[in-house]
Amino acid sequence: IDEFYSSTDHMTQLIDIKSDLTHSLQFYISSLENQIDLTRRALQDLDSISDDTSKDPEILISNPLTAYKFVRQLRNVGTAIEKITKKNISKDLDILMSKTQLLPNENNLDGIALAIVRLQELYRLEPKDMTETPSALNPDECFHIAMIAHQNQQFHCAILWIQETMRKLHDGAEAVLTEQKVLTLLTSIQFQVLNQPSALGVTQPLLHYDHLNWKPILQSAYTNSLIENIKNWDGMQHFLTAFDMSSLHRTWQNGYEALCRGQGIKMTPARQKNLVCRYTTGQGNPQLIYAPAKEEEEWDEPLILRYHDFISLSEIEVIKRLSRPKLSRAKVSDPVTGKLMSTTLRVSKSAWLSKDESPVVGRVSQRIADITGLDMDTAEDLQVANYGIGGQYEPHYDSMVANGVPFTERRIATVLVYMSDVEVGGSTVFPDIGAALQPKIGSAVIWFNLLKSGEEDTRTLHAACPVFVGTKWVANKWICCRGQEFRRRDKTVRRRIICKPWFVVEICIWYSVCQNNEEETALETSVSCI
Ligand SMILES: O=C(O)CCC(=O)C(=O)O
Ligand SMILES: [Fe+2]
Repeated sequence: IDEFYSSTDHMTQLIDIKSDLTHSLQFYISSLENQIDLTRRALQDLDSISDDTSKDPEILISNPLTAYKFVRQLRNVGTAIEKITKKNISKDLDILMSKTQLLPNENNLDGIALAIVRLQELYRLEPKDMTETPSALNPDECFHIAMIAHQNQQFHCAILWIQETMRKLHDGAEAVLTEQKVLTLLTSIQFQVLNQPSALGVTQPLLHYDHLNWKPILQSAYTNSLIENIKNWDGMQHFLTAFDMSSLHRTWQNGYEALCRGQGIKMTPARQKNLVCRYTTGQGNPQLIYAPAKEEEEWDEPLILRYHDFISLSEIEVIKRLSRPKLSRAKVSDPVTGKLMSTTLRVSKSAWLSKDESPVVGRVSQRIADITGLDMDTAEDLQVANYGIGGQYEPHYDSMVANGVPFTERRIATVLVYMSDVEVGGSTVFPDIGAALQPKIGSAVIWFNLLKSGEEDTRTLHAACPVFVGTKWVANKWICCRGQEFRRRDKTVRRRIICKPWFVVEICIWYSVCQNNEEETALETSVSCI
């Protein structure tokens, strides 16, 4: 695994890696100690020989017994040294090296720092809300987060973390970090964000540091405007306190972010009253007659339904177990090239499970077919996702990439199965309609992505909010348009769509969605269920 942070499941493996590494290090230390002991003993043996013989070599050689003893002792020392050199501790070192390879790299640390920034933006948190005990961060750690925030153009957060760094330094916390580094970063933020002369006073202290390459910057047109009264560390602190943070908040995502915080839900009490719960047998589906599904209308326009106890805890465990070895960083389609790529838009790891992999996966697919009446033959495999630290999926459509290009295989409906509760955060939100769905273990939600015209229903724009506390597992089943047009009794009877109870209206969208189908006209005339 080279990326731990994008899946909490993979993060937990670090605990095993840590204890494994502890053992390897301890083993290597005792090997080294053993080597040192042996080496020391060889030296002592050697010393004890030379003491007896150094005075008069002639005596030693002339007496065959002492000569024998001398040679024998030297020989013994030789054997001991041979033993030391033969004992290959480089093998232990190799083992240690291979264990070290498993440790997280710099990217992981940066990934987590970015997750912290994201959570902070979204849930409007101050660094001090996050860094008090037990997880107190030191000035160097605070500064690293500031740098990552800056690299990701999150200037507001960067400034907050610089403030936090300075607060800690001011309180006397030890740090490797230098004042000059903080100033350099802050200067860069100044130039990028404010772009106004009055903000440049903060660069003044940098004049003391000759070797920095700040000169070209300072020599720019801004130089003349440096404010005299901010010349030092204290001045900078004053500047930061007076800084208008609100100007730096990102606004383009407000709808999404607010919903993630539980604000801006657009359901009215009058509409809410009309939302019902019911037991459904999928209009007499034999599979559901004895165990009807618990169906709840979560949203009316567009219709979003939730099925409670859709999947059992033991089924969830099987699905998680099957996916674990396959989890890899989830990707999204590049709007320009259409190629799949990994991006911070989607921070999770996912795995695909086919029906044949386990009866459980097949059962889940069949259950979806029973409840929805839709054809699963053309549906995609089950996509299992485990979110990482601050794991999220920014607003998107399931059947189209960001620039409005539809997927080749249109996804008529999405079934999203929640395989965990999430303590804080992690809801699925629909910014356009102001809906927020809470993950509830074992439940599944379903909505249609396409309109009658076959176009994306833009109201289904949705996002997975960053997980703040807890872990989030979901499974997606995307049902394709292709195949649904053939839902009819049999080939001889005039084409009929079998209407299932709750999507009486929605089901009729198929004839137009599947426009390339030769039977389109026939289907259109047979839509009697509207
Ligand atoms: O995890 C969620 O809440 C939504 C996931 C999602 O929208 C997706 O994977 O396409
Ligand atoms: Fe989605």
